Amino acid sequence: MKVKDIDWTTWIPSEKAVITYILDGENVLLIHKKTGLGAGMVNAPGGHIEEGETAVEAAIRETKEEVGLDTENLIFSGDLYFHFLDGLKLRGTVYLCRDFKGSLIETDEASPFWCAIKDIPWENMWEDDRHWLPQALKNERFTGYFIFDKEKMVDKSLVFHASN
Ligand SMILES: Nc1nc2c([nH]c(=O)n2[C@H]2C[C@H](O)[C@@H](COP(=O)(O)OP(=O)(O)OP(=O)(O)O)O2)c(=O)[nH]1
Repeated sequence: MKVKDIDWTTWIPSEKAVITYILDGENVLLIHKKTGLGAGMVNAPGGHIEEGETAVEAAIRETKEEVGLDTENLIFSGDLYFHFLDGLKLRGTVYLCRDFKGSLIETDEASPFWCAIKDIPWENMWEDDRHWLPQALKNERFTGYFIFDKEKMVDKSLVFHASN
């Protein structure tokens, strides 16, 4: 199956998630994810949007829960649409944040670490990330469509939008 085989105008996500990349100079906060989808991989703080919550509220809550930091002034970065062959339809909203307070903690869900942007461990991350995260970290906005077979990306389509 290819991205172009799906009518994305009528595609409705079965799950909605958020991911936040916290930036401090040339470093980005990543996590070793311990539980859930993508356990064992490197990602950024995030998780599901709960009933009655906005995406930004979910992003702030998940970052606090997973790594203990309080985030403010989240910047919308892009939308990710993941169609998994087993039936999962996941929409991810990506944020950047340069405004945070508090101390990093390790939790049951995540072990956080600061990573130089030039040293991001792509081989331990979701396969699509290398195709949009470098641009996202340079403030380019994007929309991405992906087909996944379990953890294997089988097709992708990405559009980058003019940044401000
Ligand atoms: N960077 C990146 N993140 C992804 C990809 N696919 C994918 O599900 N994610 C994110 C979205 C979510 O933040 C997280 C999956 O969330 P999850 O199902 O494990 O949920 P969770 O345990 O973190 O959160 P929750 O159930 O407590 O709400 O992984 C991907 O390809 N790239």
